[in-house]
Amino acid sequence: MEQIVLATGNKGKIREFSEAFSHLSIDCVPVKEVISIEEPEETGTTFMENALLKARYYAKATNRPCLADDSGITVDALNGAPGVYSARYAGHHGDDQANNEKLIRELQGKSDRTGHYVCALALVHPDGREVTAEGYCDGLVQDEPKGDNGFGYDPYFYVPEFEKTMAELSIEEKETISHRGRALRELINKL
Ligand SMILES: O=P(O)(O)OP(=O)(O)OP(=O)(O)OC[C@H]1O[C@@H](n2cnc3c(O)ncnc32)[C@H](O)[C@@H]1O
Ligand SMILES: [Mg+2]
Repeated sequence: MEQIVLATGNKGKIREFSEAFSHLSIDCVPVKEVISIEEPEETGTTFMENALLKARYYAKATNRPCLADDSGITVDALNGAPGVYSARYAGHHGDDQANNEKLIRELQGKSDRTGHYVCALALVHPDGREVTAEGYCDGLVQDEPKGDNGFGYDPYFYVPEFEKTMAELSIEEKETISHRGRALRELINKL
């Protein structure tokens, strides 16, 4: 396949996709290096709706195959929140620190810390072909942050399998078990 455009403005996602694609010898480029346009509004009510909406928007604008990722964390004790609102949970889009503070605040006094990372991927070609995949990763939301790797909710997301937070894992380790790594492997299998 020709080059894939990474239809995301999130630096953490770009890092992870670039790393994963480099091992697969697939050439990718962040959309901001291809075209300068406004980000689309994420009006979907599911991760997949938003992933498709972003990929279609950028595929139309660039006329190239675009891969979009809509992801977030759903927490059982919060009835699935923050869910599709993960990026703007505390009100201001992309403020990781405020989002994490709100999450910990909402979980105060709750014993069930089960959370799930979700990643919906949509690869949309300019001719209209669409390939989608989803991946999940289960963990526990802990009160104290640990680790400097990853991004977003990672310092608070404890992965029992590794007995570490997601932010304590290397980018390669994270890819083996993360929602994004799993979704990406499923997507590649479908190509
Ligand atoms: O829409 P794009 O441009 O891709 O970038 P975004 O940052 O707005 O991305 P989303 O709309 O998909 O929102 C994802 C939110 O979920 C969080 N998130 C997603 N994947 C994550 C991961 O692997 N580790 C930690 N947090 C993650 C992330 O920090 C955001 O707050
Ligand atoms: Mg977004």
